[in-house]
Amino acid sequence: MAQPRIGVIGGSGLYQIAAIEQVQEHVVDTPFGMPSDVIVTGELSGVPVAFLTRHGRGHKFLPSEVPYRANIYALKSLGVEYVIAVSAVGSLQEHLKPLDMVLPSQFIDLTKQRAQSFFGQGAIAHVSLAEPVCLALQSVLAEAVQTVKPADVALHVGATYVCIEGPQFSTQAESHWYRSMSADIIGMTNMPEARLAREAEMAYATLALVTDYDCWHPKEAHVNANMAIMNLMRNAEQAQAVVAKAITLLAARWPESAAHTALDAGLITSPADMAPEVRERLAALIARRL
Ligand SMILES: CSC[C@H]1O[C@H](OP(=O)(O)O)[C@H](O)[C@@H]1O
Ligand SMILES: Nc1ncnc2[nH]cnc12
Repeated sequence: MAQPRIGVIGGSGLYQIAAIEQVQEHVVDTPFGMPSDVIVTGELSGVPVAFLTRHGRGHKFLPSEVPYRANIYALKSLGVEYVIAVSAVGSLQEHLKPLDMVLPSQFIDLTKQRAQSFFGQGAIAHVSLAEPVCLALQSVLAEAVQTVKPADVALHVGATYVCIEGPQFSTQAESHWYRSMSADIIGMTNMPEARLAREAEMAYATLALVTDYDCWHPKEAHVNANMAIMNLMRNAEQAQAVVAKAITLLAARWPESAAHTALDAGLITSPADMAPEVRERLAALIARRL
């Protein structure tokens, strides 16, 4: 089978994609440790694809414990160029209702204790995150959602996702504060995932499934994990259908993405000046220039 150019990271409630055929499981070790689980490769509508569950099968990693660097590095080393990230999110705005689908374009990163970069220790890069989401990939996702969604599910394109450390949900004061900073949805995982995907020159876009109103809403119940998972389960099948459609659309176009050359303007240390062990550590990321 050809290398998978498309990778899907499944979040809470999405631990597999049932329609993947010719499944193979890969245990991928990386210089940044083991990913959350095996990487499943196979074909979806005839297109090679890789799937990884972000929290592991059986949901075993807290958002702070997810090995984000290993996950992104492992997908990169299998040949992935486009990452579709599926995530459960809370809504910080009245019009974003539970069970709606949202395609965020921006992130506010309030995480505190996660490795943020592949670089450092002898290899320096500063990539641009001004547009952290690949808008070409996002527009494919939007088309896929429009094609498969039922009429009562709304699609919202272009929200701001605030990423908190968790694992606890927010206080009401925090929830109101996030609203005041113009955040639209809230989650615990898309950062540093999106940063690392950019450093790895992979196009990244999130399909966010609204599960709750966090705790700011005067009339709605405060979020708890069961509520979020139950609501996610209610549209997990739709999420899989969106992903399947998006994969078909992507494979018909392979859109250009600025993410694919992010290190051209970002990598400062020339590979020739890196120590051999540093070059080896970053091999999958800098292969294009070796
Ligand atoms: C179980 S609700 C909270 C949990 O769900 C989201 O994870 P993911 O983005 O992987 O779907 C949220 O960020 C929290 O980690
Ligand atoms: N309200 C919320 N806060 C943080 N992460 C979430 N994931 C789903 N709902 C959430």
